[in-house]
Formats: sequence, structure tokens, C-alpha cells
Amino acid sequence: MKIFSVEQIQNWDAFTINKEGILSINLMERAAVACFDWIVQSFDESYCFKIFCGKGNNGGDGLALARLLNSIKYQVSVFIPHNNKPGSPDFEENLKKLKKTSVHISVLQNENSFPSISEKDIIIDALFGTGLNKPVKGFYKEIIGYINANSNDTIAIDVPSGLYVDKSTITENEDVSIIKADYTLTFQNQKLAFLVAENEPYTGKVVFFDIELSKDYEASTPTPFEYIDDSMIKGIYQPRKNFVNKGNYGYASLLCGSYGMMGAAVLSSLACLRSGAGKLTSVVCEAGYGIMQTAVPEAMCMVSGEKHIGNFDDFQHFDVVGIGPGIGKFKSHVKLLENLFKSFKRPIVIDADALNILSENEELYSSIPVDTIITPHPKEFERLFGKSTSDFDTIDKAIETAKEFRIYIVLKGHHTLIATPDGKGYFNSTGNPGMATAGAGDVLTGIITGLLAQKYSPLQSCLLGVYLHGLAGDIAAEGLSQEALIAKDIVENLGNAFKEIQET
Ligand SMILES: NC(=O)C1=CN([C@@H]2O[C@H](COP(=O)(O)OP(=O)(O)OC[C@H]3O[C@@H](n4cnc5c(N)ncnc54)[C@H](O)[C@@H]3O)[C@@H](O)[C@H]2O)[C@@H](O)CC1
Ligand SMILES: Nc1ncnc2c1ncn2[C@@H]1O[C@H](COP(=O)(O)OP(=O)(O)O)[C@@H](O)[C@H]1O
Ligand SMILES: [K+]
Repeated sequence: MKIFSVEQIQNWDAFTINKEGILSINLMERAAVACFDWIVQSFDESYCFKIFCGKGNNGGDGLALARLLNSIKYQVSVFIPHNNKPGSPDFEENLKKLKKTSVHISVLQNENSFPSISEKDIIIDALFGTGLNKPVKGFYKEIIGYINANSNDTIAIDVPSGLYVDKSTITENEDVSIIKADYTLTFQNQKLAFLVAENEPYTGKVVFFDIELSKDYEASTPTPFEYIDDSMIKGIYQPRKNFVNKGNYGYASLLCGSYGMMGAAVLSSLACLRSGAGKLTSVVCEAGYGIMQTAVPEAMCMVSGEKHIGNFDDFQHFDVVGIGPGIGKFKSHVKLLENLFKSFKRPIVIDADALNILSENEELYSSIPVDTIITPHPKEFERLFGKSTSDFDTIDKAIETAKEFRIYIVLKGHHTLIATPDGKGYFNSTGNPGMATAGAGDVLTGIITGLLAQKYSPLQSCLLGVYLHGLAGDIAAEGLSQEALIAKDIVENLGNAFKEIQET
């Protein structure tokens, strides 16, 4: 699914109106009906709705929604902040229609005219949507403050008012004014603002409504950002053929583990095999040999070093090398990375301590082979590429860095970002906070390494890898709860995740 900028969203509306020969007010009605249907499913007639409407089309949605709710006898009142300018044409049209109903409409002149809010009131925020063009100040700020001070459920239409959709709203020095919604009912596609941690306090649960904007526009409009959905994954996943043997699915290797951290080696190795790699050699230290052979008998083992991996340069057998889970930070690992970068001409995945070693040896950055995949969590990313001023700055930085070094950066998080060498960013749609548990990242390294071994391209391996990893985590959390989920459960549910994508 494509993630569009505000300008593109506006063009998409206009394109749909032209192409379908409909009026913009019909599109507004579609949006309002979608919100209405959801509200009717979610709240019974004992609730009253207080709808705050700006004078743009977001406010127009609010007015149309007020009329629809009133038509089936919900109690509704509408509040429009005083403003001398006329509303948008569709706002005015909907206001005319609303005036013919029994809905009470008040103009808010100052804070004395703010309505009292009682227990059964639901607040609907239709002040500003995608048309926000400057930070909220003055009387609007007071209204937003008033709404936020209430503990009643607040439903934002399209976007919590005050939040920019495609850039950062949070500034270090200023006190921002944004609705803190419990639900955001948004139209059509995912929006960049909903994918970053800094906006979590404002969006609440985001619900998407298909208002049937033109598919042609979506298909033909390029955008730097996409949301990884099941249709994208279906296009990548390759079912196994019948006349095959293990040689067809590649020879993976993982350089992993050290004394005290063999769990990371076991988890990444199991995940690599469970993702379908033909065969795997885990390169481990002597102290970990017995553990690996017992915990993952399906993997072959090579030994290097005593308590941590020592010198190793026997890479030529492998189709892909994954390095990092549990290897610890040792001086000799600098040489290990140097050797790997120099001698191995096939895909490489770098994670965990291997990234920390890189970050302390910046002279190695320029020798990272093209198309390498690195999988930092936010702290590792910061160690590698420095601090960011906002989550949007981090996104830009990831994309610029991926372009500069021609590598893939899998920046792990709630919506993991894959930044590509050609300047695109893909956000993951699967996964849950139960996966914030030790070892979950090691599992991801194993999966991506295993997919690369099977000849998925680096981009496909990243996309399919993060999606499967998150989906396995979601299936595990469904059975176990997020709290009880541990990394092993992600591995154990990889099979169910594969089954789910085979079925969709
Ligand atoms: N264009 C369409 O056909 C559709 C639009 N829809 C709705 O329309 C919204 C976008 O509508 P608009 O483009 O009219 O924009 P908005 O309704 O989001 O807001 C624009 C209005 O607010 C003013 N404004 C912006 N920032 C302000 C600030 N900080 N302080 C004070 N005033 C400010 C602008 O001058 C303008 O009058 C969407 O979010 C969605 O809710 C939906 O009805 C679906 C169809
Ligand atoms: N809140 C969350 N929502 C979704 N996925 C998450 C969340 N927290 C962590 N994850 C996923 O779990 C993995 C954690 O990786 P990482 O931080 O490297 O853990 P570790 O180093 O312990 O293995 C990442 O793939 C990340 O995307
Ligand atoms: K809004």
C-alpha cells in the first residue's frame, strides 16, 4: 500500500472526482457514512456526541456525520469555532443541510462558550484534517486543550487535529497543540504520521476506511514510502517446487554466539532453518559447540575460537553469511568483518554486536559490500549514524544512508522501516509489543539470512522477512498474550505465518 504526502492525497481526491464524474460532496458523504457505520457498531444510543468542526472539509465531514447520527436518533450537538471567513463550499453545503435537522449548532466565541462534557459524551474532533498548514495557536489551541483535558473518549476524523500527516509536528522548544484521540478514523491509506513513535500519544487506535479513491491514481503515482501489506507479500512469496532437493534452497551460514550468549546463536539458527534454507552451518566458538549440536541438530557446525569466534575466513562454501547474534564485542571481530567484506561476494546480513563493532570502526563503512543488509534497533542505528532530532529525521537519515552506502537498512521497531539503496522506505504492518523481548531480533536475522539463501533478492528478503517475523509474533501473542511471548515462540510460529500467507 502506498503512503502518500498531503499534496498527493489532495490530488488523489481531485483525480477520483474527475475520473468518476462525481462531486466532491459525494466523496465527503462516503467518508461520513464510513465513520457513521463504525460509530453505530461501536456505541449504542445511550451515548451523546459533541462534534467540534473547523470550517474546512474536515469540519464538513463532521457536519455530515452529525446529520447521519441525528437521523437515527443519537443525541448530537455541533460546535464551530468563531471565524469570520466562509467555510469551504462542501462545509457550507453540509451546514445548510444540518440546519434543517434538530441538531443544535453553536458558534464558540470564547472559552466561556465551551460546552460542559458529561459522562456519556463522546467527543468528535473534526477541526482540522490533512489541510493543517501551520501550528495551532490562539483560540484553536484553547479548544484542543479543553478537549484533551476531558477523559471522555475522543474520536478524530481522518487525523487528530493539529498533527501534520507527512512531517514532524513535535518540536523541541515549542508546546505543541494536538488532539489526543482514543480513535482516529482515517480515510483510505496509511499515513506517515501514524507510523512513528513520537505520534503515539495522539492517534490512539487508527481505523482505516476504504472510500474507494481511484485505484488508477494509486497504481500510477510514485511515492517514496510504502506500507507492507498482504498483497505485496503475496507477490513476493514463492511456493516450493516438487522436483527439488536441499541444494535448491541454498547454503546459509551464521557467525553467532559466544560464551554466555549461545541463546542468540540457537535462536537465529533455528529461525534460519525454519524460514526454509536448504542447509545451514553455524560458525560458533568451542564453548558453544555442544550447545548448538544439541539444540539445533539440523545445523552443521564449524568452530573458531575458544569463548568467542576467533579468526575465520572460510566463507567460500556459503551462499549467504549472517553475522552478529550473540558474538560479543571483541577486538578480533574487526579483522573478522574486514575479511568478510573483502572476501565474500554474496549477500551479507549484519546484526547486533557486529553492528556495534562497525560503529566503533567507521573506516569500515565504505567497504561494506553493496546490497548488504544491516538490521539495527534504534539504539544501534544511533551508534552507527548519530542522533536524530525527530522520528521523521531518523527516517530521512536511514534513507540517505542506505543510498550513500548502497545497502539495505532494516530499522527495527513497532513499524520496522526498510530503507533501500534506491531511496525508498517500506514500513512493516505486522508485529506487536510482545516482541519487545530478548532474542526477537536474533530470530529476524536468522529469517532474513534463510530467505537470502533461497535466492530471494535482498529487498524481497527484507520485506518477506520482517512481515513473516511480525506475523509469527502476532500468532504467538494471540495464543499466549504479549507478555508471555518469548523469542522462541516467534520461531515456533513461523510455520503458521507461512501457512497464513499461503492461504491469503
Ligand atoms: N477533498 C475531499 O474530497 C475529501 C476530503 N475529506 C476531508 O477533508 C479534509 C481536508 O480538508 P481541507 O483540505 O479542507 O482541510 P482541513 O479541513 O483539514 O483544514 C483546512 C482549513 O483549516 C485552516 N487551517 C489550517 N491550519 C490551521 C491552523 N493551524 N489554524 C487555523 N486554521 C488552520 C485552513 O486555512 C483551512 O481553512 C480531510 O482531512 C478529510 O477529513 C473527506 O471528506 C474525504 C473527501
Ligand atoms: N513494540 C513492538 N512492536 C512490534 N515489533 C516489535 C516491538 N518491539 C520489538 N519488536 C520487534 O522485535 C525485534 C526486536 O529486536 P532487537 O531489539 O534487536 O532484540 P534483541 O536484540 O533482543 O534480539 C525487532 O524485529 C522488532 O521489530
Ligand atoms: K480531525
